[in-house]
Formats: sequence, structure tokens, C-alpha cells
Amino acid sequence: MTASSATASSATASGATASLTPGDAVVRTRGLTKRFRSGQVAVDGIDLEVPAGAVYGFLGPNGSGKTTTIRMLLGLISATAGSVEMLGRAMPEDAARVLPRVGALVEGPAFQPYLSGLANLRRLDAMDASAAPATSARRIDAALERVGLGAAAGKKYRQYSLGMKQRLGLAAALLRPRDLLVLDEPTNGLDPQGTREVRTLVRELAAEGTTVLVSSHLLAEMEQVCSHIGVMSRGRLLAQGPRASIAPEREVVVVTTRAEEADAAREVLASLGMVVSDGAHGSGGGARGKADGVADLRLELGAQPVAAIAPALVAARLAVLGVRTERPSLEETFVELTGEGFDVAR
Ligand SMILES: Nc1ncnc2c1ncn2[C@@H]1O[C@H](COP(=O)(O)OP(=O)(O)OP(=O)(O)O)[C@@H](O)[C@H]1O
Repeated sequence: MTASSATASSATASGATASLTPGDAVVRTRGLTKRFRSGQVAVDGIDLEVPAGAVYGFLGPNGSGKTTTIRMLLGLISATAGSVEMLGRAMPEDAARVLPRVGALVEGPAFQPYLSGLANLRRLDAMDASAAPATSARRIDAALERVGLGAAAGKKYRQYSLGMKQRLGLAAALLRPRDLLVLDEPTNGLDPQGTREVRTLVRELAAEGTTVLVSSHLLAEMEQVCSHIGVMSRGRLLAQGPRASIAPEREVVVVTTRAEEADAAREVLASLGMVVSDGAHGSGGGARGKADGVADLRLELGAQPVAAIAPALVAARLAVLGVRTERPSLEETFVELTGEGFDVAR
């Protein structure tokens, strides 16, 4: 994947601002649809809402339609149906006013292989009529430093590793202050350290007031930084909203008993009003490892505290081998939402 900085050649950022306050949608689509010539509906009538100030994790497996959506948002491909509004303006009609305020990391040929990273950024910045030439060198240096490419700035693009290319794409998106950053799989090709750096960068940018729309097929990677989440599957937006509403931080209690006492323990716990859950996560409500002679009972507590569990079981002369709490991961929540794993759909 290479990257392009979505900038428009005309219009200045100043005077283009349709004023947005926190809570307003920075990106809003209605019925956004893409049907490719092959007949495949890659994006199927989605209503995306990215509130101002959010870090919006646009999550879904490979092939679920994230990149196609992002390309439509930025006007890189046309929509088959539906509408797009960015920064309060219609896209692609108002692209010349909107895109200078949007930094983007998306697939597309933007970099010259025989130029260095530094020279590529100089070229991109010079092509951007809304960027001030007087501050170019300073802005380019700052962007390169920010993505950790300072030392490799002089190396030719074709000699960059995939991770370095990703970093250069990020630097291109950061050449100027932006109101919105759209990052398509920014951690592709990055090692764990690079991935952590991208997360930190996203956090910093959000703290500075930039709204970030970031796509990823790796749930665990991005869930930590997202304030909002949209879950894509097979071209549809299955759920979106504040992270806590999509993946509530509910806890499940796992009680380990002797396998032969599991049924009796379940009855005791049920009599306290607790619900033994049935298979949404991990080993479900059943017994784990009968071979080990132990069973895991997964509970939703109801009105009772965790502390009520052990005394009740002990009073019934049942052994308590362990009590622990677990929080379902976003991946488990996704499986619940879709009824399927987080694999390539088609
Ligand atoms: N130009 C195209 N012509 C036909 N089909 C396409 C085209 N581009 C994408 N598709 C198909 O549309 C579907 C969605 O692809 P898209 O790239 O949007 O998914 P994605 O969620 O971004 O996946 P990834 O995480 O791999 O980037 C896929 O089935 C893909 O094969």
C-alpha cells in the first residue's frame, strides 16, 4: 500500500470552514452504496456518523468494504448511490473546500520510487496550492520526525520497507494541520513497535483536536484508542456508536468447580439469581476440561456481588477452585454481532 495526501489544488483552508462544534458529524453518509461493474455490492447503504473530536475505529475483516467506503468519502471513486457530507459540506461537490482540511492515508500511487522520502514530501507539498511554501521545510521536517522517519528521510522510496512506506504516507497526511484524518489500515506492514507508535500518534492528534477516522481489520490493535466504533461486515455497517455502547465493559464471572460438582454448583448459583451464560464466549456455560476434573461456569451476576459466590458454594459443601472476572474482547463482541468470525468474507 502506498499513500496519497488528499489535497485539492484550489481553495484555501481559511474561509472554507463550515463551523463544527463537538458532537457535530464530521463525516456523515446516508445510504452510501458502491456496486462495482462486476456486480458486487462492496458497500451496501451505510449511514456513517463520525462525530467531531472522535477517534472512530472503522473495523471489519478484509474485504468488508472499508477501503471502498473511504475512497468514496474522499471522492477517489464515485458512489453508486447515497450521499456523503464531510466537515459539514457535500462531497464530492465541495471537494475543493473540504479536502485541504483532510489528511488521508489511502491506497494509491502518490510517491515517486526514485525520489527520497524527503523529496517526495517536498514534491507533494509543492503540488498543494493551499500549503504555504514559506513554512514547507519546517512542516516537512516536523512530519518526518513525527512518524520516526527523520533518519531515513534521504533514502529512496523504492528502498523503503512496507512499514517505512506507511510512515511516509502518514507524514504526507500530517504535512499540515488537519481537521480530519482518514487513515486506511495505518498499521499495515508495521512491527509491534511501529503499531504502538501509530496508536500514540493517533492519541496525540486526537488530543490536539483532530477527528480521526481509522480503519483496521485488526480489532485488538485499534480498540484501545477508539472513542467510537463502526463495525463493517459484508458491505454493511452492523453497529456504530461510542465504544462503550458497542463493546460494553461488562464483566463475566468464571467460577471453577470440580467437574462432578458442576451441576450442583450451577443450581446453587441459579438459586442466588445468577445466570449461567450459554456459550457466547470461550468455553460457554459448559464444563471446561472434564479431563482435568474441573469445570468453568460462566456467570452473569444479576443483583448479587461476586463475594456471594464462594460462601454459597461452600455452604452447599461444594469446592470452589477459582473465581475470576473476564471482560469480553471487541473480537468476541464482533462474533456476537455477526454470528461469524473475523475472517475474510468473500
Ligand atoms: N475495483 C474493484 N472492482 C471490483 N470489486 C472490488 C473492487 N475494489 C474492491 N472490490 C471488492 O469489494 C469488496 C470490499 O473491498 P474493500 O477493499 O473495500 O474491503 P476492505 O474492508 O477495505 O478490506 P481490506 O481490509 O482488505 O482493505 C471486496 O470483496 C473486494 O474484492
